Amino acid sequence: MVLNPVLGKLVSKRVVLASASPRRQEILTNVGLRFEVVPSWFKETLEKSSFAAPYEYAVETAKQKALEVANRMHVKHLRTPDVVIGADTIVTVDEQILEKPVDKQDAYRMLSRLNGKEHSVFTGVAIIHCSSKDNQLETEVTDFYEETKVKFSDLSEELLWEYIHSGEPMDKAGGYGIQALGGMLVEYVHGDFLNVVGFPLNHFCKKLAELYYPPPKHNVQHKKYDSIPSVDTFENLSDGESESSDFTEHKGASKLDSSGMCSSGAICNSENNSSIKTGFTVPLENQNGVSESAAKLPSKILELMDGFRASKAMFVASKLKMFDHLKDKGPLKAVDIANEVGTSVCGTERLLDACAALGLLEKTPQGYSNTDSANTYLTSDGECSLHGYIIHSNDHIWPLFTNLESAVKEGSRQNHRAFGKKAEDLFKDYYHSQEVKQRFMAAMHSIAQLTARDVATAFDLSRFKSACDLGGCTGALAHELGQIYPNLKVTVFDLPEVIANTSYFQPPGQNTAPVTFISGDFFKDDLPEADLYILSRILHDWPDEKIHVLLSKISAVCKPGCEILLAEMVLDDEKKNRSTALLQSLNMLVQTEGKERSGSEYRALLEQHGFANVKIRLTGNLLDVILCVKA
Ligand SMILES: Cc1cn([C@@H]2O[C@H](COP(=O)(O)OP(=O)(O)OP(=O)(O)O)[C@@H](O)[C@H]2O)c(=O)[nH]c1=O
Repeated sequence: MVLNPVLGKLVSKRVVLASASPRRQEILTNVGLRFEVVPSWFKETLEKSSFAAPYEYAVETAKQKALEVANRMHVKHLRTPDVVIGADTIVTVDEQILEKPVDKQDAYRMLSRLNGKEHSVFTGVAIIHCSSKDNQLETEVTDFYEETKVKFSDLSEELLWEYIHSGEPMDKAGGYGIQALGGMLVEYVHGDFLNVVGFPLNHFCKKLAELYYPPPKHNVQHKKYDSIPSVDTFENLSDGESESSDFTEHKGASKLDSSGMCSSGAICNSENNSSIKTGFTVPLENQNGVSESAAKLPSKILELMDGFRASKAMFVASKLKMFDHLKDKGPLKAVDIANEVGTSVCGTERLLDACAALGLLEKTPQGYSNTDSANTYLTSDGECSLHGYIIHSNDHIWPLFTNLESAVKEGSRQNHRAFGKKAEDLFKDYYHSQEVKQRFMAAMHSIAQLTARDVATAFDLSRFKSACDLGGCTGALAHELGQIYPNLKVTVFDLPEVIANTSYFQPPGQNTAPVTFISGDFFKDDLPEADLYILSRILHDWPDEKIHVLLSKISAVCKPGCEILLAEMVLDDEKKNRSTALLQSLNMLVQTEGKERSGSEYRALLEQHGFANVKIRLTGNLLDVILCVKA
């Protein structure tokens, strides 16, 4: 039985103990760990005086023992282990390091020094995670040490020699074995007993827990409906710090030599708790932990320069359903995900690494797993899934945006360039094929679900008895309104091609408020009667002329006292502050004849058709809300 679940994390791995010590083998076997024993050939001859503290010597020796085994297995035996564990135990007294005695005289010399005094036993441990890339061994080193204080009684010469003649001291640091006859020499032990015996099991398990279950750096803020990450920053989706963890991992780098390299060629960190990745350079940090040179970089511009790469990386990982696979089966290695989705291992690894660095995934020695944000927003069945909109962005908006230059020059939509056919009516384009239609509806559904609560609650709508959501698509907002206002009868009015496909998007369960779907074209057909007309993300699709047609139709059926609710991204009047909305306006340019508008512009449009008392609420979500009443 394995009491500590972290040891279970090693079950499926090729674990190697790089030690000949029978005590270490026994300690680890006793707790159910399965491993191969490959004793290290590393000679314990590091120059002790070159280490500032004795434990640094033990840690470095442990690391070199383990690295020697990892390299030998990789090169000579062509068997790259997953994890190699190395350890080194030393005894220190009066600032002297005692290792294993070379002969009986040496044992006597050591035991005499320890006699009647307190000394320290340090065990340094290195856990090396190995992988093979392009036939090169890659290693990630985690190391630590444990100290235990031991006090010997006052021992007679006779007893010391009797103990030495027992043969027990010869293969043990400090010349004694606390677990056997040597236990009789000991007055007290302060600290981990097993650390003295040769392996600090407790600290080892804690270290594994840190490695395999790293604490979340930030709690995900689950507001009732969290805002979609704005294009201003890529940090919003991250569960962690915006910087990669490399900075944190290299804290304490001041203890490195000037090259930042240890004798193995790996980057070393003498802090006992560090996880060290080979092959990274160590940035010089200022007091805020920010590299001095990085602080001077035009980070905003660099972020924008790379922004499309980051978007595309997320789109492709979404399209290939990597987040879905990781939600179900993570953590997974790149090779496993590549097999699942039928992609190359090298390409998949790079994509996953990029997603991890962007904060979408977590990368541990076990492989990649989703962050909470990825589970919530990027999986196709996530609580607030944006998968539909991401696929729409990848397949539809991306090709249109590659023609932004032409759109700006010509001032018109670019569907013909992006998709090789003459632009017809916007929605005829979307609905010409079942596949494109489904994709578009899924995209609209994503955004509607994300925004519905904030739209529905921006104003108190409880006075209304009936509402008609014109262009209400899958009914996501209608359902939310029905939930919040049980006395409100909501009708969705949309094109027949849309209404025919809404069943897939209906919420499961009997408890959802009934929504009526009516097909029709709001430019041509009669509109259903209602106290409240809703236009959510409709007006931005159209030029002013078309909006006048639609508003005059609504105005004609609207009795005095009935109201219109618009849900749109509302620009500030000077059109200079809201980058998400301004970029959305470019999005409208490349694919529609519409645009995003300011509050004043919407007010003017509405007032021309007899609507008054125009109130605007900025929700902080993707859509803002405007409410006005028929005078
Ligand atoms: C103080 C003390 C030490 N030891 C053993 O001392 C060796 C230390 O030497 P090492 O260099 O760390 O290990 P090794 O035996 O040479 O093996 P390795 O370096 O892993 O090849 C290890 O055995 C330990 O158990 C005991 O068994 N009981 C004790 O009370």
